[in-house]
Amino acid sequence: MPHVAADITGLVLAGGRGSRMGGVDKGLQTFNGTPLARHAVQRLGPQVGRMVINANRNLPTYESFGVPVWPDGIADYAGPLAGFLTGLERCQTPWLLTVPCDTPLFPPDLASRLADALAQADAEIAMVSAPEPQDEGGPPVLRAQPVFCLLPVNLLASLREFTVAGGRKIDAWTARHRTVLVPFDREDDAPDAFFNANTLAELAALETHRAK
Ligand SMILES: Nc1nc2c(ncn2[C@@H]2O[C@H](COP(=O)(O)OP(=O)(O)OP(=O)(O)O)[C@@H](O)[C@H]2O)c(=O)[nH]1
Ligand SMILES: [Mg+2]
Repeated sequence: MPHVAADITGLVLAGGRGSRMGGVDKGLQTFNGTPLARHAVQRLGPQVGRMVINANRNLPTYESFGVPVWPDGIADYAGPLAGFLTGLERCQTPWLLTVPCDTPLFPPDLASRLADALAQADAEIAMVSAPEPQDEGGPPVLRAQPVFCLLPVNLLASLREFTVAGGRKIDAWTARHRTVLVPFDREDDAPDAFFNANTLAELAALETHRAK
């Protein structure tokens, strides 16, 4: 398990196509006036030893946020697992913590809670589980959020093998390892901490929701 924040590299996943936003670069869309990826860097930065952004377009713009930018090693937008792979290949700390660029309100104690749960469960991977509103209404239900993962670099060979064979689903890969799901549903947890924006309308709604 990570012993100190310095053992962890925080990686912002911003390498997607943003198709549901009309193909724009999601990480550069603004939330309360700040580009989403910069938001994530600011939120995760204090929790970890170093930060990087994983992006595939507009690299100079991402570089202007003051952290290294690593594009996917696999071509053609292979999905978030391509970002995990790049992170594990290039990071110089024993641990990697991934967050997506489109969930600007994730908790300020994300890293420490994942690390604590990992140690307690003696697991290899810690993954967030967060309340999600149900489409049909009713009370929110806990769901795994696979893009929020704390993982050790010694899983690189395993992930490489999985992706070379064509594997693309995060949870299909993490199922090969001892994975602890870490619930973020305490009374003092913000219920919207893991709300994400897939469309520009959802992003605007998230801003106004929080402004209330
Ligand atoms: N590195 C990398 N990250 C990706 C890739 N595809 C998605 N992601 C990231 O994974 C996270 C969740 O993905 P989505 O919410 O589906 O984002 P997206 O793929 O850009 O958007 P859609 O095209 O609308 O699905 C986001 O942070 C994306 O940036 C990819 O091919 N490479
Ligand atoms: Mg996608």
